[in-house]
Amino acid sequence: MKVGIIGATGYGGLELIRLLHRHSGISSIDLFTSSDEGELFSHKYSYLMNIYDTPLHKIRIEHLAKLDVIFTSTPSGVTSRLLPPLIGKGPRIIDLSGDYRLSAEDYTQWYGKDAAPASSLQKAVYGLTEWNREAVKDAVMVANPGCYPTAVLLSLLPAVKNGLIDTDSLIIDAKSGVSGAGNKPNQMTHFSETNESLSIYKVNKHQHIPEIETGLARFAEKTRPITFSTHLVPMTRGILAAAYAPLADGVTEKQLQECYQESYQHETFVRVMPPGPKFSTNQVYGSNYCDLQTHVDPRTNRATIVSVIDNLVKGAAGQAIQNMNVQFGFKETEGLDLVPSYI
Ligand SMILES: NC(=O)C1=CN([C@@H]2O[C@H](COP(=O)(O)OP(=O)(O)OC[C@H]3O[C@@H](n4cnc5c(N)ncnc54)[C@H](OP(=O)(O)O)[C@@H]3O)[C@@H](O)[C@H]2O)C=CC1
Ligand SMILES: CC(=O)N[C@@H](CCC(=O)OP(=O)(O)O)C(=O)O
Repeated sequence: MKVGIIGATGYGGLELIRLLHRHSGISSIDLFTSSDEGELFSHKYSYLMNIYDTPLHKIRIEHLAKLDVIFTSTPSGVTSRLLPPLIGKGPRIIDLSGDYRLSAEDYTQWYGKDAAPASSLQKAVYGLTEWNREAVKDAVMVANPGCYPTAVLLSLLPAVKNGLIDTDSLIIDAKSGVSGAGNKPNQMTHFSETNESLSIYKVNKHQHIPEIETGLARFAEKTRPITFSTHLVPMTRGILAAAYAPLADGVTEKQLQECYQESYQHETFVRVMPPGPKFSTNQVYGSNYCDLQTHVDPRTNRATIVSVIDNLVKGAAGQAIQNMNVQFGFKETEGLDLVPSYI
């Protein structure tokens, strides 16, 4: 298959290249740029010397239309303008940005930008693979989930769908490595601002709040607002999301654990772990795994449900390739059978 990556020079793009390189079904990868047309990729990134010595292409619709799959890993607001003429016209599109994940109203409210045209928005399928596989298969346009929503939805959906926790006052506390903010440094992500420091940011204003709420409503019919807070941690990759909620009346810890085991028993990339002393982002580093753990405090009857992912893999490029594998009938693990880089 002929693949193209728009935004290849960014973090999500680089991770797509790393993973697609090992994929047996790919014959070519064309790399597109909005700023460095003609530059050899290995000049820009010398770590790719002798691997990708190809020039970066200008983004042209006629070129894109000849490809089988297009990954877009660009800032919000780009794909809603660029993609509409291509959707349903040949290439399958997998968009890593937030442009096609929300209703037009939510997008405008939370991203503060114009939403994608309605006719293109209605063709998008939400690509949370484990929960929406059938729809992804036929999708011409996949809205790849955000990094935090991937971690949170995979961790909460079994409990919420099965009514095992009381969701009236659901609190989710999430922490991310700095690569989640992309490769353009700013004051928040500058080394001297993040090193030896931990920050909370976008309190009650994070753009992933509506995506999580929509995801819970889409797959589990939960419609109450959530409290979701995000923190920046001085590490490069990784997300840890901890959700807190009381168990529903009469539900036991054993039932909660069994529900998780059953929900994901056939899923390669979601690993339900027994409660243990340590649970950390490095156990999934560089891999497409989402690891989950459930705990119940017998003193409060409150559940703590925790997930970890690598934001650039399961939270972005890995899940995008998993979706491509589903669309094209590859083994879902193709290109993604990575052992985490624990140390
Ligand atoms: N980082 C993460 O962990 C995750 C990111 N995402 C989302 O994925 C998208 C990409 O993220 P990330 O890779 O981190 O971001 P980066 O900022 O690292 O990269 C974005 C790339 O987009 C390209 N770009 C910028 N402006 C335009 C434009 N107007 N038209 C076309 N291309 C443009 C740039 O390349 P060039 O200048 O060469 O065109 C740039 O390298 C974002 O929407 C992000 O929110 C989603 C999940 C996780
Ligand atoms: C650490 C960090 O800053 N993370 C970013 C993730 C942004 C992202 O992936 O944005 P979309 O999903 O909306 O495209 C943030 O919290 O805004």
